[in-house]
Amino acid sequence: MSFSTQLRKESDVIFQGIFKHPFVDGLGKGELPKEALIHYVKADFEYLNAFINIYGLAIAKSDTREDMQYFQEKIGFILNSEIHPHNNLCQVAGVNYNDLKGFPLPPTADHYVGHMKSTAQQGSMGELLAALLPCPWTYLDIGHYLKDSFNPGPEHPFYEWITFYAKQETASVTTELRDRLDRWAETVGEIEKEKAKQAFIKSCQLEYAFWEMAYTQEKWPFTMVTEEV
Ligand SMILES: Cc1ncc(CN)c(N)n1
Repeated sequence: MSFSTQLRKESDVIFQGIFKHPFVDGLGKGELPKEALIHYVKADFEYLNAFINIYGLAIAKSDTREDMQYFQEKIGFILNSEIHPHNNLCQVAGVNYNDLKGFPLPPTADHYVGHMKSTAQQGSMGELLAALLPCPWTYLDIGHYLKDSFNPGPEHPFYEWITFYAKQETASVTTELRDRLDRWAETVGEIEKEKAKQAFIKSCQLEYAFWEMAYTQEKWPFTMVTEEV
């Protein structure tokens, strides 16, 4: 069994929890509070900006042109393609996408970004790949799960979101990251693999927590207002 297959198997309980989370279930049923959608998009826009920064750190860590090109292309996927699912949620919420950009990350999203950034800075390439992998992989599986469970047609409010993540493009991002991680795993020992496994599991946990953050509209304990000078 490949290393990534083993990771997916061991974290299946988290994947199943994500499929059943009320936000994800609401995407399938086509029913979600407008406020939760807005909270999600505000946080996710900044999360994806941070993800681009982390791909930049991955390029800095890369030894080969092939790796550099791979990470560069994945930045393009976020910049040019992942705006479509956000636009879908904004349309349903009846808000302008531009009005949801530039907000501070809520605590859970901040924690998730911090985990990926510190792994990128201090960990091995394998740990970094493992920390990044749950991002495309959980969404790919959510896309398939919602497509199979709810069979949405074009009239479904979240049709664009669901079909985007169930598409080949998301599958390729996942498969390519998995292949890289599996090739790395063949060259290292058990201690290195264990560290990568822990990085992967923490990101899976934080994927679940991100949905919870959006659904409960998690905020920092105090709202700080900057005074005009
Ligand atoms: C938090 C999160 N995780 C994953 C994805 C899908 N790339 C996303 N947009 N946001």
